[in-house]
Amino acid sequence: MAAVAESPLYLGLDFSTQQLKAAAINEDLDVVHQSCVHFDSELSSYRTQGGVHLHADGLTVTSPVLMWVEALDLLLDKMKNAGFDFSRVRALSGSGQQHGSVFWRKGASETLKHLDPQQDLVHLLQRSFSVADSPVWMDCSSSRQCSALQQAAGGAVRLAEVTGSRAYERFTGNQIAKLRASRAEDFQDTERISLVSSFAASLFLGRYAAIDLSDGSGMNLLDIRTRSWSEICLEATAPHLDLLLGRPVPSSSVLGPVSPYFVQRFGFSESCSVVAFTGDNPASLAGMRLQPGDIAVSLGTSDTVFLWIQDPRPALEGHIFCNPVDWKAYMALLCFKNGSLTRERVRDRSAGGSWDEFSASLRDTPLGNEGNVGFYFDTMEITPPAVGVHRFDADDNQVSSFSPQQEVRALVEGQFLSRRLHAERLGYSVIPGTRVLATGGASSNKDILQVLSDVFNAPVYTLDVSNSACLGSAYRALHGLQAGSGVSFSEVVKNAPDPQLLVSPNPAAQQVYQQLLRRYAGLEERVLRGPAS
Ligand SMILES: Nc1ncnc2c1ncn2[C@@H]1O[C@H](COP(=O)(O)OP(=O)(O)O)[C@@H](O)[C@H]1O
Ligand SMILES: O=C(CO)[C@@H](O)[C@H](O)COP(=O)(O)O
Repeated sequence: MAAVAESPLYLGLDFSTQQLKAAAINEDLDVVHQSCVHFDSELSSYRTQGGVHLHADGLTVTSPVLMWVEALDLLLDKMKNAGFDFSRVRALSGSGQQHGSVFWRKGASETLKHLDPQQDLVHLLQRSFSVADSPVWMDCSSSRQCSALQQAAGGAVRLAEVTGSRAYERFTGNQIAKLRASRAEDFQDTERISLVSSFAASLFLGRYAAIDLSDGSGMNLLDIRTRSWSEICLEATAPHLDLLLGRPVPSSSVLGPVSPYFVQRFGFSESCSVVAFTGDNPASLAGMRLQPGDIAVSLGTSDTVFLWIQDPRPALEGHIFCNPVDWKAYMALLCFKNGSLTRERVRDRSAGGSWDEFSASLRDTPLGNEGNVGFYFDTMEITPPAVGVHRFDADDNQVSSFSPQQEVRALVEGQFLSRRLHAERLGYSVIPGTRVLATGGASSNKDILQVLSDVFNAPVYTLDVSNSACLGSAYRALHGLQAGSGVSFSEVVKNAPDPQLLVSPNPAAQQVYQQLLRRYAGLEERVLRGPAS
């Protein structure tokens, strides 16, 4: 019995847009604990909506960095009160929403080293950030800096070849360049810049944590082939930026033991290792144990589509990141900003604020929505760069409204047609044997997944744990301890539960959506061209 009580645990955390989540696994890879802190409702004094502040210019989007710190205080207290035994955690890792940046004030490294275990982190770190409001992935205010970076790098195509992506407003390098130009004093007062992921790892380490190569690929600063910072991109962004960023490390690196603060305050073991944190999408790839040929669809605040790839072919649309679990491989990713928050808006307007009613509308309307197609870009979309709500009837006439039920189906079908269209443009094709692996908050809704399955004409699989980023972080913590001796990630997680088949495509789906996909592509071009003058 004693051996069972003391068996080791591996802890994974996820600092995502709307919440901080944790999951712990045992050596058999069973999930033994889950906790979460929802920013808007549980830390309401920060007055965020969906975890963020949208600024008056309609472009700038930030989150209070101290809210993330306080969320960690709260999460660990919740776990302690629930009887979670921190002393059993042999390794921990985590993930963060991608691209967001944290600016540590000069002197913060000393503060991190000497944290008083009698006090909350949020009190101890009050003065440790030179920028209180961290830019996050929803920000699109750095267009000027994007143009300048592309020019310095020899054009958008060249920048994509080097960094895996053309310049994107939300990518961290462009946010850093904007901050340097707009808040020179705060920038001068900064001694280190972290991603959300490496910021969170720094809290656990009690010193600055390195950025991992996978999340580091979302900055427009990393050469994804040499796996080091690109000199040209660094120089175009800020002087001596390498010193502010530190050297990037492979994602499976053990960064060191957990800091004495966590040992004394929560009872972590002194030998508990902190494995490099990564982005939430890379961590999801690990959690779903994605295999070549699979397609992952994450339905969180953002919707993302990602694939495991061997051979990187960066394009002007989409991103290539270093793979978080196999250093020789890569992952391709598409990000769609109008995901769950847009589904929530349509649920509130057209389904009485109820997911049950939203689901009933999907069940009660026919595949193909009688030809009614919609584009719902509440905020400037990333893929494709378009804004506004655009509805078309079966004859391609633009119309101002649909019935509430048609509206719900038009939204969900339109979202998944877009995910498929852009994935295919990236070179992905649905072939017999293709599995769609779904994750994120909306993957708990079977009726939404039925539409996903129909539009992709492929079976949809899910994990028991809808937060695959947390689970992937726990798996990565376990793998980190063995990666140094050459053990592969797939070997370490080979006995983890397989994703389960949840829905299969309707036999009529292929015919309906093959045709609709072509029509949707044409209508999307029309939306991008704007109204005819
Ligand atoms: N039953 C449901 N049907 C559809 N969407 C849901 C359902 N339950 C939760 N969601 C969506 O999940 C979203 C949160 O997903 P999550 O993956 O936790 O986000 P993030 O990781 O970005 O914080 C919410 O914004 C909500 O719209
Ligand atoms: O910008 C991206 C990916 O490029 C987003 O996917 C963020 O990583 C936010 O993730 P969620 O909180 O929506 O899961």
